[in-house]
Amino acid sequence: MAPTTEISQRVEWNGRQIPVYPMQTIDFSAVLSQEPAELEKLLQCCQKEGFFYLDLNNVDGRRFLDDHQELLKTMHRFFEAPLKVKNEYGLISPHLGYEPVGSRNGVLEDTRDGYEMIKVSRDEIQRESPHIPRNIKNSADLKVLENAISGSNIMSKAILAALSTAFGLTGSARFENLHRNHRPSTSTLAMMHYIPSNPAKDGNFGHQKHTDISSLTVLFTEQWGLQIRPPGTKEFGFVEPKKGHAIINVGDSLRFASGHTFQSCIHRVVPYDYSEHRYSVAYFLRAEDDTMFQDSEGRYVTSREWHDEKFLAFLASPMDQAKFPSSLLLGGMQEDETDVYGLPKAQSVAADTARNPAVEITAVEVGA
Ligand SMILES: O=C(O)CCC(=O)C(=O)O
Ligand SMILES: [Fe+2]
Repeated sequence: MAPTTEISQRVEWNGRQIPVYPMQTIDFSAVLSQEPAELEKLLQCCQKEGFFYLDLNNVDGRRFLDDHQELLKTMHRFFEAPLKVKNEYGLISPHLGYEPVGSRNGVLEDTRDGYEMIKVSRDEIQRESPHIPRNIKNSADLKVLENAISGSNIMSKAILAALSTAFGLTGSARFENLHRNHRPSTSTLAMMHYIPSNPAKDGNFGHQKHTDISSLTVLFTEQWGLQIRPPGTKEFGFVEPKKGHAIINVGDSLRFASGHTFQSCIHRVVPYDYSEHRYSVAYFLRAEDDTMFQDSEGRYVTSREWHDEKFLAFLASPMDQAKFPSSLLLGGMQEDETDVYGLPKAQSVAADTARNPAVEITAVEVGA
């Protein structure tokens, strides 16, 4: 298979020619029927790059594309509400609740992030009376959220099973056995709204460089902005959004579970078009809370500990974030060289505290 990180396309962004990294495409129907050639290709994607497109443009996948369109409508309604209503919901636990713009570091030095986010966890949506914001809580909304969560869970579990088979795992050693549906986990659906922002003048900008805490992430986005740094490359490049396809990436836990042989994809988000509002949805399939992993420092940590520790690092100020080992934010992935086309520092950072509120966890969910 030809290496997919060969750069054949570039786009102009922020005054430079930035690569668009090609990615392999995996067919969801072929994964469902466990076709050996597709399984081998999937394994190669996870071992070499850690990301791929999932083609849902078929009889098995189209329902998930429809679900996503319904979810977008619900998201718009939620995000359009006054900040007061959204903050009333607040951040209940790291994987459930609302984070306003500016809760985390931004892409540029001295900036905060440029997105607001609402998370609904898989465990929460199954409760008799789930804790959901009041402006998206009627029975139709709950159904839309449930469909999005269950659909992404089905897609990610099908991929996980295919990977176990391709990796030669049998019985209780299979990856699915660390991700049983009835066990508590931090698996969650994160819905994001990026505000328009300009690197030359705005203090809130993009989504900081990271790897995902998850085992697998199912991402839906119709707009440009996601950038990846594939292993061995010298610079971040864009991922082209493709109609009818989800973008899947490997996260830290599956990297750990694979004996550090799968690549946890380094990525970030920048405003491709400074004047555009951008919407994306990520489902993070995470391991059962008490799953034990060995991280890249050789420490034994549970899935829940890794999640909570990394979440705190995401929220930390740049100064405090620098104190965490880089293996935490990047899941032990190495950047071969610093980004030769690193982003410039924002010229002026607007100290807009209203758009940069501190994150508060309003209540702690036990056993979520
Ligand atoms: O918005 C995106 O495209 C990606 C978001 C992301 O990387 C994340 O939520 O972990
Ligand atoms: Fe991510």
